[in-house]
Amino acid sequence: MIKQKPSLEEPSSSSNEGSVNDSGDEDEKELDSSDEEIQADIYSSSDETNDDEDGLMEIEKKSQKLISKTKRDKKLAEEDMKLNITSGNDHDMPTVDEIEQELKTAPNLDVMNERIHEVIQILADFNNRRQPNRSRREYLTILMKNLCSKYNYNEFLMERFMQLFPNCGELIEFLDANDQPRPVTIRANPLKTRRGELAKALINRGMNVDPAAKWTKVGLVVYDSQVPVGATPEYLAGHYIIQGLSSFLPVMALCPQPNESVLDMCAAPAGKTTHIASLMKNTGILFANDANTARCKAIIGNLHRMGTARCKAIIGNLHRMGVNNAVVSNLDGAEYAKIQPQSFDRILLDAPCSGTGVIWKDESVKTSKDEDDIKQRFVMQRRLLLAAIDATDANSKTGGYVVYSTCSVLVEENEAVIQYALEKRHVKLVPAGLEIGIEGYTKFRQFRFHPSLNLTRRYYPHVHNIDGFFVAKLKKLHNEKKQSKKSQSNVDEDEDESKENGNDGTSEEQSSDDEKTAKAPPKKKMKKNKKNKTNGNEAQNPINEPIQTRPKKVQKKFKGKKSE
Ligand SMILES: C[S@@+](CC[C@H](N)C(=O)[O-])C[C@H]1O[C@@H](n2cnc3c(N)ncnc32)[C@H](O)[C@@H]1O
Repeated sequence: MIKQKPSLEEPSSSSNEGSVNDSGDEDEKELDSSDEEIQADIYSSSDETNDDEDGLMEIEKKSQKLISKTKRDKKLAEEDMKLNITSGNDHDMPTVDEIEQELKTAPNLDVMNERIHEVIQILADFNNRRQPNRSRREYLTILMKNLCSKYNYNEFLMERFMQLFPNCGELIEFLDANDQPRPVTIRANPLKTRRGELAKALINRGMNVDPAAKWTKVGLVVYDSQVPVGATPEYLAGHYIIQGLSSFLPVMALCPQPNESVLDMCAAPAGKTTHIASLMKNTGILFANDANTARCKAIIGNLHRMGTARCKAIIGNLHRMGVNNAVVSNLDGAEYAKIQPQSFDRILLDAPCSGTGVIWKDESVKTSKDEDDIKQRFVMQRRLLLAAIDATDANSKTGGYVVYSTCSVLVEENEAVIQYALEKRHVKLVPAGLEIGIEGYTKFRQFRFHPSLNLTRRYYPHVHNIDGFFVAKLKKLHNEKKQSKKSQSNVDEDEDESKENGNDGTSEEQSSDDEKTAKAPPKKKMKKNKKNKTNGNEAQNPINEPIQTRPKKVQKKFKGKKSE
């Protein structure tokens, strides 16, 4: 028999069951009889230690009742949820055309959000939740169009991101992160100070700073500041440079040594050059090159300030940072393969790219990219990477390394460029020596790269709270170039490569911040190449470029073969 609890202990008001509200007993009336039973029983004043005929103690029985009630509630909630979903599905989702019209005329954020949410739910349980006769592709198109409208992207880039992040939850996190600024970070310049001393000096000036991450000894994060971070006496004296944490990574991977000969092929405005100079302890010789004249000036500024010298920008920075082991040049980086072949211990190629990893800095990236633009980038990147390899000395006693980095998250500017170099030159990938990062792709959609591509590293704003970045470290194995079939038949290999590259000889390359660079070699006519034929999936996957569809011969060679 169930006894009513005396009113000693009222049920908590936050509880859904039997709470007595201010206006009377309405809630209690809503309890069904079994709830009332449990309610009464839970608060029963009977002796909790009494055993009954089932051999169960009173408290055990109450606990069993509670468990079965929880189960019942859960079941009811699930049924409710199903009802909601079904009712959500009951109304017809507009067609792609209707959505296009709607987004053109009166885009409404609430409607967009609701639709995005609904489509994601449907895609997650497609067989059960889709409307009959509607394909996954149709839902994906609806999702893509709504995401473009909500986040202000063009369809080209949104599709690429949807391919990169097939998990919708992650896609949204990535898109949200692209709209958020990254933390302000600075790099202490060991040529002029130590991080601890710098931190003290900056704290005294009213900056709130902390070590930036476990994996760097020179980075500080600036939480807030009463003074402009780029105008303190310490800044002007070159004790630090304002630099995103992602920019530390390629230089850490390069790991330049004192007394080496190092080339920073695309240096402006020399953020990374000044870091390299500090690791070389201002010894050896550091070439800081950039094809863009104005940016070269920035390098010089940074080099001087940090104790190193993008021509004017490069020179400015080199001065400020106290760099005095540097030579600044203003060339198409590929020229180095001709003027200084096989001569550097290490080369950093921080390549001009689409900037799809740093959208928070430049929103125009959201709408300015298309197939052609990306193709121009990777043609340039491949050309520069081969040149960097050719300018590196495989016989260097201390090095023989090339580090390739971009602030792009697109596969064709990253893994595909490395794959191309693996096929064209005697190089192998080596670990980048970086503590953080996600392995590069060895497979992406229908594409297959060399297994060692897992040694490359990817960085994402929503995962690492740093700019989207890619880093790969190559070791040169021989100074001789690989013999291609054509070169064996006496065709000049450089010419051969530029054709295979789809090298349209872009005479002016735009860097991600849209500054013009110096002229690249004259345009060569692109030969129609049978290998370049696509397989009909191209429309779906714009990265279906010739370089990624490895010739069968190469695929065979890589099969079961350990990286050299
Ligand atoms: C990603 S930015 C380099 C950033 C620089 N490493 C830093 O950390 O400060 C790429 C640079 O490549 C330069 N560039 C573009 N095409 C080039 C080429 N053919 N040769 C050399 N530099 C080039 C651009 O002017 C731009 O400054």
